[in-house]
Amino acid sequence: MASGTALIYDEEMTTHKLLWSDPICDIEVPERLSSSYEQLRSYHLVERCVHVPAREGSEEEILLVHSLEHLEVAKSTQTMNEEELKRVSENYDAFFFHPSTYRCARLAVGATLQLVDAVMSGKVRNGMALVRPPGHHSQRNAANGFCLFNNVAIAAEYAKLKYGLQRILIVDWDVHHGQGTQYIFEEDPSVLYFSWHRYEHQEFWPSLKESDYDAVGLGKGKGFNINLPWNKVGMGNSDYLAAFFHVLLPTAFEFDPELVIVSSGYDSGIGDPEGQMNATPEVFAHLTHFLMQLANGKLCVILEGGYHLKSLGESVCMTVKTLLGDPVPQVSGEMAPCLSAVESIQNVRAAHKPYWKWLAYEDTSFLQNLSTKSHFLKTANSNPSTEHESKITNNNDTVKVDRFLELHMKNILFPVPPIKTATTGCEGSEHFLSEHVQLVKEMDKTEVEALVSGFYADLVKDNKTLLSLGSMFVILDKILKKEVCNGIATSPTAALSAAVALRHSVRLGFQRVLCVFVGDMQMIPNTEDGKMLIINICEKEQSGKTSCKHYFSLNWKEDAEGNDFFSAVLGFILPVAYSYQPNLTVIAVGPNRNLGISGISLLVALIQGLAESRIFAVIECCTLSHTTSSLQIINQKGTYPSSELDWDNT
Ligand SMILES: NCCCNCCCCCC(=O)CS
Ligand SMILES: [Zn+2]
Repeated sequence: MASGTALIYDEEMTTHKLLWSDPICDIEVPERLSSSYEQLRSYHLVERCVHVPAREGSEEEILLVHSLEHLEVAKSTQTMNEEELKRVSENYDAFFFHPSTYRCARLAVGATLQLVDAVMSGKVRNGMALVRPPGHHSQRNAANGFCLFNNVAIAAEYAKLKYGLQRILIVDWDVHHGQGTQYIFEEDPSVLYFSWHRYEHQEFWPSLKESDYDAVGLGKGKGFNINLPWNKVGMGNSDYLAAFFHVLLPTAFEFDPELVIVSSGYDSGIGDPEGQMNATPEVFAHLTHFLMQLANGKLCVILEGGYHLKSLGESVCMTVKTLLGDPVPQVSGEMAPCLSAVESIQNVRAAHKPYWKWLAYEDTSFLQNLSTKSHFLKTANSNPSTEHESKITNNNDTVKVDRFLELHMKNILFPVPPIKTATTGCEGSEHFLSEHVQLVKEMDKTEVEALVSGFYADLVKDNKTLLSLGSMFVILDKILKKEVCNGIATSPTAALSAAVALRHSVRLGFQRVLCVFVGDMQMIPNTEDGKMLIINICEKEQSGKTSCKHYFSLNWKEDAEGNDFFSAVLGFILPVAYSYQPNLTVIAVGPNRNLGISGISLLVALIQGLAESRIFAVIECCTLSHTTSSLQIINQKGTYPSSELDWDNT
């Protein structure tokens, strides 16, 4: 698996700028690029990336998507005076030319293609290109919405041509509908285009009927165009996560792309004058983390919009930090999606039901009870929202938003990552022993006996498990002390080890421990106090327990393509887990036949977005063999906040 993150930035792309007064275009300023880059430097993220230079996109590459006429018009503007530039610009909706626009637009195309080459050649695993002018509104024969050439569309056509790709996913999380990209690929089943966008029932720019959820693609492309319209402003982290869990991710896993390209606009973030949304910068870390689990991590993130400089910069940093493999910071705020968001999600799922297996048998009512379920979880352990969590009411008050972000981002740690996973050398771990894995010394027998007799005698009936408990205690201790981020241990009985681990974690001070138990859990601890939340993926219904709070059992039936696994993990486990906002996750894998390695690896990978990637995995020996590479998944990430975390109000 390739490693490293490319960063592509060329300050020449700051020369394109508005020469006359135009209240519509005056937000697309050069400082968008330079301040984002400065913010990356201030968080020491530039030096951790692989620098890849931009280049000019060739005319041939631009003609992969645009007409010769469009190219010629753009080229002709280089020598125009201001009055001529103004006149040409008026031919388009919300676009302005500058003498350097053509040059900058070719650099934006070239930077994007350089990133595709770096990822497809394996030089890096993923990367980000900071470009302007943006691209997703531009069309075959027209500039539009600040965009001249459609960087991302050209990249997709280029990747198909040069690398023979047959399945490319484009995720457009910009707050505007990338109608340009939609028009270019709407008949093309090899490019799955997903866009969410402020819509307000067609009131919001570009106010197109074809931006609604029922535009599913044309001809062979039906099902490969997904529009998720936001019909209200103020959408937040929970709405964005719900859109990923209940629409994009199950579809993306079924599509199984060979490459993922993001039209990464940050005008969907809090404080942006265009978006008027409430999602905070760390949500982009989660969205990026999820997309990194596709296409073997081959992910190209291309800047589109984003007009509040502070919000833009923080969100760019969150994206790059996650691309680099850092753990994902806790998401703030409440976790139930709002009614309007659930409505839009239901509509787009219903519109796409005929085209996707995972939606074929799904009953859409489940989403209703899920949002109530996550509501119940929220009330059960709602964290008192601190004063600066209060929603920003009018986003145009830049000072207020700056102040909010100052306070808010201070709590989001920017640690320099010592990547560490602890193990006591369970057999099979030699597969992935590397400098990232710390072999820890076993706890000595007398100490284990003292601990067990002191606190766990009711659980531990015989001595044969004592030794395995010892390794578990020592690893949990290191996770608690922040010496490692996550750890793995084997056990002769996962059920017993999980029960002891949960009680031990709560005793040591973890306030909210999420336990995902795969297999028959046998002994289920008391979860009444809300300090543990258990999701048991089991083959048969657990009698009697299903009604108690904070315990969910998920029935597992063998499924050939594993689709129901994706929709169960994505549609149920993640939403419930995110609602709970744990500060430690325990994954226990008991003897189970039908949840294979891909299932457990994906589960481990996706759940890393929680508890700042603090995961303790305990695997029952007989199932170890096929779960070793899920350890690799654990191993990929893992780092630690440098300063003490105070459990009570995390
Ligand atoms: N009453 C008319 C208002 C028109 N507003 C146009 C805004 C274009 C935004 C384009 C953009 O952000 C690209 S990401
Ligand atoms: Zn936008």
